[in-house]
Amino acid sequence: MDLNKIRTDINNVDGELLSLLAKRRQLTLNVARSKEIDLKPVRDQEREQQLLEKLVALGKEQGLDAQYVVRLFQTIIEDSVLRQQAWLQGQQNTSQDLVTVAYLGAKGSYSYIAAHGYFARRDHSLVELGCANFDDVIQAVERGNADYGILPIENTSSGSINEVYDLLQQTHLQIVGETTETIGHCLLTLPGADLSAISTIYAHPQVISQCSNHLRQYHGVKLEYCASSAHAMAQVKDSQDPTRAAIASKAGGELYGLEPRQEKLANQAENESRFILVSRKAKDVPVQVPAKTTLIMATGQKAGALVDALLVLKNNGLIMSKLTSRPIPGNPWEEMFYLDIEANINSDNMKQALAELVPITRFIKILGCYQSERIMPTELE
Ligand SMILES: C=C(O[C@@H]1C=C(C(=O)O)C=C[C@H]1O)C(=O)O
Repeated sequence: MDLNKIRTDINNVDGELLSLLAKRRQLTLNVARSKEIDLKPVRDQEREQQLLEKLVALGKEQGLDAQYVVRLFQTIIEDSVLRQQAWLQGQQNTSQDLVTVAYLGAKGSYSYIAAHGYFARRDHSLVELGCANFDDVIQAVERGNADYGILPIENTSSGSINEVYDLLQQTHLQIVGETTETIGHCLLTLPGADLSAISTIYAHPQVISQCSNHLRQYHGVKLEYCASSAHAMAQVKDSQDPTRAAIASKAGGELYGLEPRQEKLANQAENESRFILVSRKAKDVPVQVPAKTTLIMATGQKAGALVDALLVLKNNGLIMSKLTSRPIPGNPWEEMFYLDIEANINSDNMKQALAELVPITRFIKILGCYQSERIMPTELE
């Protein structure tokens, strides 16, 4: 048995797998073209169900277990659905090849990785504009220095990112997209550093809050808050001090020559962040694509006013996937409500609901309508 020879054979098989995946992706884009013409929804879960059943049976014949086959194809189908949606949206809106994206931090920050994930599905070339804080991200887009800004809005471990919600109250920018990224926090050090000698850990405050359970075990270790995860990694790299560590992603660590020493540090095993994309101009969401509309409203302090507003949604058959509230600057004790509604702003029931909401709210503003990128995998029945 020649190990090198076997590995070469494996490499060849992996190469073939990749070519087949690329070929499959191309075919699914042809499906999107046909859906563009007959206005069929992108997602067809009945077809996915049939596909999975067939593949599980085929896999069984070749000794591949059902769970493995299902997991693999859920990932492949997710990519195919997101690509088709992105393609259709690109068809409906004039899209440029080169886009500038403002994000928090520098190369390797979580926002940087999310921006690359989002635009990888859209065949755009990216010009990156790293910013010092969330406000600068918004301003870069408002002033026209960037086409898009990417901002984290909520996280499965730490909840809503209030600072971003508050900025959305003030800006005229529109939310034009969303993307969810798995946030795998790692403890990163210089290569070979002695873990027991770590005296300072650098991280963004959001990251510290998401890893609070893990961080409790470090007694006598100083926590230094940083403006972004990229700054945290730069602190370790630039100092070349082996007693310093950063919490950031594995992919980010690679860009800074840092080694992951401990992984999965977040409080929730499934640590995910949802990011939104903001732009100066709203974008149309094609009818074939699941859409989300985000709006903010203030109802005034009348008893039952929020209930009345929510009843409007219910009576129009609208599903609300998120409701959150934030104080209104200058209006103590009054709250601004943020609602995510599973509907296209151009749909009849959304238009009707808005018409009914305007007279019963003190203030209402659409923050944006965008394609919903959360793909719930089809399970084998
Ligand atoms: C490719 C299609 O679009 C979607 C993606 C599928 C896939 O990747 O196999 C299957 C069904 C649809 O949810 C299709 O409709 O055939």
